[in-house]
Amino acid sequence: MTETGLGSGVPRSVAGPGWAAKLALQPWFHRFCSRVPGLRGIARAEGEALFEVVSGFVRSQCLLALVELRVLHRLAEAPETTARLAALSAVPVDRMAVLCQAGAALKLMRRKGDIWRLTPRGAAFLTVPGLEAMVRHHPVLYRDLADPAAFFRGKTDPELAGFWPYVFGAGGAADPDLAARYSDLMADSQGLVAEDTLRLVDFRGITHLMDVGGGTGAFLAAVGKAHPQLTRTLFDLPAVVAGARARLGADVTIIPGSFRDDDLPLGADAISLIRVLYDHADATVTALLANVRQALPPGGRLIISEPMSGGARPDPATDVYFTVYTLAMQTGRTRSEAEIAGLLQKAGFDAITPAKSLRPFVTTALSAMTPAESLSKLSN
Ligand SMILES: C[S@@+](CC[C@H](N)C(=O)[O-])C[C@H]1O[C@@H](n2cnc3c(N)ncnc32)[C@H](O)[C@@H]1O
Repeated sequence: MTETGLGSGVPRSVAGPGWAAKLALQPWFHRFCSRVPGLRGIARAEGEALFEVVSGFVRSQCLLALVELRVLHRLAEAPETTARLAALSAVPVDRMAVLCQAGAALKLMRRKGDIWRLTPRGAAFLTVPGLEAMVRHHPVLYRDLADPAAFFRGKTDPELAGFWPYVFGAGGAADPDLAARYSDLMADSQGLVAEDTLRLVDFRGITHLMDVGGGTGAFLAAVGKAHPQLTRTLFDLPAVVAGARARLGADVTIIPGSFRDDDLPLGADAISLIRVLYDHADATVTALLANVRQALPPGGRLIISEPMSGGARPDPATDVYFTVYTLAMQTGRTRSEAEIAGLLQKAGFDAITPAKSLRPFVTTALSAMTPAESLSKLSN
């Protein structure tokens, strides 16, 4: 229930915070919790979780410094002292000591005596494809978030949109260098997405898959390994598919085009949209889904895989990182399963399977079908 707040003209909530939040707004309550066994543990864990939120940006920037100064890379080759790491990175020793200590607190490296070594987490960071590229790319996003209130008011001009020029229309993405820059970033991180998508989606019954917005073909290459019998087609913008042939064998058909401006080619009995919808506004997605529906035969399959919002159960990875990232792209939106299912229903898809995820921060997959009966009736 709301009423109009005096002066501001903005509706104000009448109910106020819930009882637990009301209690937590009282300083005496925190003093009380810190004295009562049982409550003390909960209070401490809550405090730690809260401080993680407070310090997230600094943690992330320490990681970026460790990457840019190649500290983790050097430790992957050999254990080092602070003094050597400092000399190799042209950083004063006392400052390198602070950075290494932060790296140890983040469990990326550890110290024994005077010597620093890489931990399994630090090694995983260097090994997981796409993670380092993602971190190196963060300065663009962080510049866009430098004034977060203005950003959320929509009063900034985010630089990130320029990194993904197709958000301004297919014509915006004609520059092959720009296309190669974003395609490399996507291809690097495609390994995990493909791995999870292939585990989550049932490919039985599919004979010909067309990957729309498939970049330089990293997903189709993974599909080819898992399901060598499938016929595969790649559809993406001309400036992007130019880089695909090197990755894909001659058995994959590559079709340049724009799903905004062209009808999608016919012939596939399944279409995949991997990390495509979240780049675009609802109107573009609605038109794309209509285009996909037209291109598929009755009973054809649509596979959607991308990071999705937790919806009614907000997810710390997708509802902070990806929703803000796609917002900075200007046209993007990280949708929940329910929102995507709603758009699919409106576009006339059936058999929408509940979304499944192994790692929501990697991807969540959803599939749907074109109605077998009604379309065959229409075509009779
Ligand atoms: C975020 S990338 C995802 C690439 C790939 N599916 C992946 O997951 O690695 C989005 C892709 O959609 C493509 N795309 C954007 N607008 C398009 C359009 N109008 N027609 C065809 N492809 C488009 C981009 O070129 C890009 O390759």
